[in-house]
Amino acid sequence: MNGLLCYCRAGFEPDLAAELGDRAAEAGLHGHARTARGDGYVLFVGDEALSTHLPWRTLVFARQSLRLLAELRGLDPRDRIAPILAALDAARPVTAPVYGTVWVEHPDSDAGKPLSGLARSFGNALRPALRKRGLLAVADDPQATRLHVCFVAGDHAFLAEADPAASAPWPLGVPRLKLHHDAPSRSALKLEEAVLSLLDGGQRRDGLRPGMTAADLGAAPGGWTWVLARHGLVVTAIDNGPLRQHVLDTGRVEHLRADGFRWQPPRPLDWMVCDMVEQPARVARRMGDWLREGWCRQTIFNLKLPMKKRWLETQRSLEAFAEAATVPLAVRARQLYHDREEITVHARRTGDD
Ligand SMILES: C[S@@+](CC[C@H](N)C(=O)[O-])C[C@H]1O[C@@H](n2cnc3c(N)ncnc32)[C@H](O)[C@@H]1O
Repeated sequence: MNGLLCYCRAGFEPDLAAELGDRAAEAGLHGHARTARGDGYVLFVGDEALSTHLPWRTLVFARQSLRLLAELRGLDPRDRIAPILAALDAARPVTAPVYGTVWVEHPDSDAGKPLSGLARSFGNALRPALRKRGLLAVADDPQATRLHVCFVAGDHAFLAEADPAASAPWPLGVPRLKLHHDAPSRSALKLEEAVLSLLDGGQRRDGLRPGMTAADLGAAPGGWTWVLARHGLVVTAIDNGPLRQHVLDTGRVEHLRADGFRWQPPRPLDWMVCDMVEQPARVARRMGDWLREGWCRQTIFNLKLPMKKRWLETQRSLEAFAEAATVPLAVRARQLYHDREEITVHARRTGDD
């Protein structure tokens, strides 16, 4: 069975299916989505090359993207291991290297969450069986291909695999972040996740250094400003609403009551972040203005999406952003775990490198 198994936020399956369909067609590949609203995953069945041409990093609505190997239905609860070993034997060339790790998962959905206990205990039983069969490394090897078993019901599972370097490094595609007790709002988690999942290690190290400067458009009550200040950045926070006092007390934050669509910095900044609730295309165009004018080198911003046709709106907004920016950019957009009806975009001017 060829294709992709992708996880997503429950309710966003049609958006992910539309995205995969368009991306496959652009790459000249055949594929069709099998999904139902609320499942928390999309199966995209088609050409073998799909996983190479549609890697996780380039997808907006996929929390994870895996190369599909097999679908197992009617699993006997007394022995789910034998059919999995048989399916792996059938799906893999004899010369295939052993897996480095195995993750037993379930979709992040109403039907999937009750399967977490099964996933945990089954993983403990499966590991020794895979090792005995010579399919799994004796000690975990996080660089080698990872095997995924995804239960969608007690008797129904998918087998898939992923290159750790080209897939989400978190089980279920969900980074586990805890809200800090000092954080002024839950939104702080969105920016923390964006930094973790949209920037690579080098960009985090070199791109967010103490003493750098930033603007936060639509900053109140101060969650994103607080995250930037904790990284040591000096932040101008723009909002007509109030910021929490302890954010101002960091000594790194200036609060200006101004319109985030009109304000511009007196001198170029390293960063601009924006969480204003507005029409996505309007936000996207303004973000493009900032990059074109060189008012910031990098930006992380949210695009609030309407209820319907969210993939179409995503495409339109990202096009409007690129058109307004005109300068060469590296752009990554994703629906983060902490995003609800929205996506988060990181963009960096590449001409300055
Ligand atoms: C979702 S909240 C931001 C939450 C914030 N990122 C945090 O982490 O606490 C959106 C904010 O955008 C502000 N906002 C909306 N339109 C604005 C505008 N034109 N100029 C400045 N702020 C605006 C609102 O006042 C509101 O405080």
